[in-house]
Amino acid sequence: MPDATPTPPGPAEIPDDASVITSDVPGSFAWRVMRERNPALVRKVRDAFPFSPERRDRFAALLDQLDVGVVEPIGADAHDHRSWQDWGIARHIGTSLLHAPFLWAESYFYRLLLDASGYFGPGPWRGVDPFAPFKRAELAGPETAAEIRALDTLTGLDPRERADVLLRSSLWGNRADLSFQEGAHGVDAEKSRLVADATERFWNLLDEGSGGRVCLVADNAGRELLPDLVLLDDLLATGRASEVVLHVKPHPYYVSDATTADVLDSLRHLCAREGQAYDVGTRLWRAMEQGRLRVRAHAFSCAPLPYQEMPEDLAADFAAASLTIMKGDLNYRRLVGDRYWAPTTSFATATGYFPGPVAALRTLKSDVVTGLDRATVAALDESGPAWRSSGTHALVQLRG
Ligand SMILES: O=P(O)(O)OC[C@@]1(O)O[C@H](CO)[C@@H](O)[C@@H]1O
Repeated sequence: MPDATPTPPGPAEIPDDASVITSDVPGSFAWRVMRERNPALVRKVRDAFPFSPERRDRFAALLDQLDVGVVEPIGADAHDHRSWQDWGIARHIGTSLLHAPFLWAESYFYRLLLDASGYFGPGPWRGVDPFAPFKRAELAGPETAAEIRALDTLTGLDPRERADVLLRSSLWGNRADLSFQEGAHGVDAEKSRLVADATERFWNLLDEGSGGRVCLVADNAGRELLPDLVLLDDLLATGRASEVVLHVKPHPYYVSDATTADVLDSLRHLCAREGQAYDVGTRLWRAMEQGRLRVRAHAFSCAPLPYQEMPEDLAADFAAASLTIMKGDLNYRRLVGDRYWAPTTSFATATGYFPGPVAALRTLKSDVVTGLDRATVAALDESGPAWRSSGTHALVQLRG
């Protein structure tokens, strides 16, 4: 049999006209997610629970739908029927999922997966996080334990050094295989993998705006959320923020995205340890009781749209912050727009609509990137297309 595996597009084939990314180019990153990663995820979730025959039929139907790849309506009696109307489902019904914007199609997929698992239904599976087994395994894993122990090694660092380590831990936590353990030395060691680095301006902005509100729009639970929480604790403890707002997802999403339940699991996890982890956990627990750490789970956090289309109440929340920190790849795609930007497109221009200072802390896991200089792009392209989506590179960007 001939090898039917399509070749991913190389840099020269990636369009440069900032067109919206769709999943209909065989071999592209988006195509592989929709055609390979998502069906595999359906099977993984199906096999992670003793679902009943009826539920298993729902997963089989979902696999068929993904194979045919057509957008179907969301029932008029569904709790989120209205939301999906507002989020433009009418435009896509009856058309191929692969032709819809990748961002839109992926969100729609997660909504279908949750529905198949019974998460939204009236039955016994209602509210059962279908990704919980994977999240729990990560939180209880040896890497997480090592990360947490490594917190105790930071006590000797001077405050700015410590702050840099915490920022990097939160950044690389997005890749979930590097974190506090990098220590002060790791900060230099990974500089070469940073394709843009606004760390200096990040701290300057927070130092100038001392005492304000900082929003952190979380990405993954577990090994990303833990360093995010430690960073928020440090912002409160150093007075760089008087109040922090942690935006999480209102329901399970993109497998490991953090929900309120995950925040509570992480806090309990920290409070059950010793040393620095216990101190951080108990301080944050108190901060939540005092309203200095607030958790928000806005419906738009699971919307299939870029932040440019966010509702007014969410925009008002970000507008009131001295800084909003966007974590991770998906938030980056939503922040700048899920388009084939020329990588040299200005980050400030792409985020010009955002209602306040905004920073992106993200490892590169998709085709979207802005704000790079020409020399950096040339050097990266030399190495092949993988730098855009393999998670080996990261960025810290800021529009102040
Ligand atoms: O937001 P995260 O966790 O950093 O990344 C989410 C992600 O894995 O999901 C998408 C593919 O499904 C990609 O955009 C991205 O790589």
